[in-house]
Amino acid sequence: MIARAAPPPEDLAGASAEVLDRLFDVVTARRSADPSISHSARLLSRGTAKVAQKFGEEAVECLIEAVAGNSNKLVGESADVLYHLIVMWVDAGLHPSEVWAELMRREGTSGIAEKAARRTGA
Ligand SMILES: N=c1c2ncn([C@@H]3O[C@H](COP(=O)(O)OP(=O)(O)OP(=O)(O)O)[C@@H](O)[C@H]3O)c2ncn1[C@@H]1O[C@H](COP(=O)(O)O)[C@@H](O)[C@H]1O
Repeated sequence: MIARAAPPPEDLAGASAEVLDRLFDVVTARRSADPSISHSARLLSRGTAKVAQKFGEEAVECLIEAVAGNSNKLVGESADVLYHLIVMWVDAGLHPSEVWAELMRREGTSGIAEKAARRTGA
């Protein structure tokens, strides 16, 4: 298990979805930007397979830091994963609110109970 590097500052409480929503809006706007000045525009111009590949690479870098127990590096790698996930959502035409709604739908349902219900078809 990785020990937390530091507790979140209190003034950031509740800011998590907002920062992701803002990042989504910026990346969406970058679809029409010049790929020579915007990394998002460059990545999106390279197509779905490249966008997905980059997300996969960042996810692997993230899990390497998790397994190594490098909690400070895990912070940066996690931010890379979230940025590249958002680029993948923009490429797929998916809006973050769809994901927030799915997470809210799952709130309060244990993964153990959900899996058991799938097995029995309940
Ligand atoms: N959060 C990020 C962010 N995280 C990571 N990265 C970039 O992602 C890139 C990953 O580097 P890699 O070498 O792995 O990727 P690559 O250059 O595509 O390499 P290849 O696989 O093609 O060889 C780096 O250039 C990082 O700077 C990001 N680029 C942008 N953002 C956000 O997106 C906003 C818009 O950025 P632009 O689209 O660049 O204007 C920024 O204001 C930020 O808020």
